[in-house]
Amino acid sequence: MIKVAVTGAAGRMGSGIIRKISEQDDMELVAAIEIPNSPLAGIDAGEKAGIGNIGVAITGSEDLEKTLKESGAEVLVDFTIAHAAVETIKRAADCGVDLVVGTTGFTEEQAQGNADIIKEKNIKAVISSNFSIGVNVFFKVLKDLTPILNDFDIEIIEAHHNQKADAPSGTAMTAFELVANALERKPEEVGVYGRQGQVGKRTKEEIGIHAVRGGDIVGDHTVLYVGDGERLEVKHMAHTREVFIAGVIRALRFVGSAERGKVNDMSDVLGI
Ligand SMILES: NC(=O)C1=CN([C@@H]2O[C@H](COP(=O)(O)OP(=O)(O)OC[C@H]3O[C@@H](n4cnc5c(N)ncnc54)[C@H](O)[C@@H]3O)[C@@H](O)[C@H]2O)C=CC1
Ligand SMILES: O=C(O)C1=N[C@H](C(=O)O)C[C@H](O)C1
Repeated sequence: MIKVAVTGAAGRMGSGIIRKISEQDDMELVAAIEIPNSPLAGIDAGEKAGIGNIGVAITGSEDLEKTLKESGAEVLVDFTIAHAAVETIKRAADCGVDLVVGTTGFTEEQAQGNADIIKEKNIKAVISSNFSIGVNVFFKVLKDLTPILNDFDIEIIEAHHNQKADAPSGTAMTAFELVANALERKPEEVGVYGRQGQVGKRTKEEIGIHAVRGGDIVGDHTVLYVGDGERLEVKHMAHTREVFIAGVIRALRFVGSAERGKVNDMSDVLGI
């Protein structure tokens, strides 16, 4: 049995992950954690997730270390918000608990800090901006395609629901970094975010990144390769959060055999 703790237990992703874990024979939810001093503390995590009582009460993250120790959690799944996840990753790594992290919106410094702590504490970790199989194939397609279309103008457009806290999406940022690296361009020099005003003509090197927010869009990502007289669009659309949740379950099965001290991603989980 894989003993799993979930932070962000009452969130869109956290509650879906709790529901899915309850359907698996080889894993068990042992802790459900929410914001510090959460008003949800004491409420059963299954009741909150809509599956009835599962005997795991939500706790506030002020008691994270105690909760992880007393529950015997082996892996912590975090889908929260970047500034909170940075602290959770440090604290869980200090307790020797492995990690599956889907939170997005980390700055470069935060992402490096996460990698450093995983290395220092020599724990097993999977961190990915997108746990869907389709998006990870989309990433692979971008890696292969971009060097061939190296003189086309490249623009990235993402669209998400109106509750999303970070922009551009983590997936759009991963796509941008992949494309920039495939073209041997420095991401910090070529990213142009949402043009506005007298910005002048587009340079050949720049890569545009645009975020749309509205309603209940689960997550769309498009990369446009625009030449003279033609254009190619590579697009992924998630219709349901279940695609991310299914990837998290695969990552939970993988993480026990993952290489220690390194940030594994979904390409490691999927072997692609
Ligand atoms: N990698 C992937 O495949 C996916 C990543 N995400 C990312 O996951 C994150 C969460 O997304 P949603 O579930 O839609 O957000 P949400 O807002 O529905 O849920 C976040 C939950 O985290 C809780 N939280 C905040 N700080 C906390 C802390 N210190 N300790 C414990 N809980 C804390 C909040 O109270 C909330 O219940 C976002 O960064 C989003 O971009 C979302 C979907 C897929
Ligand atoms: O916040 C979301 O909802 C999503 N976040 C991830 C991201 O920022 O890329 C993944 C997915 O697109 C849904």
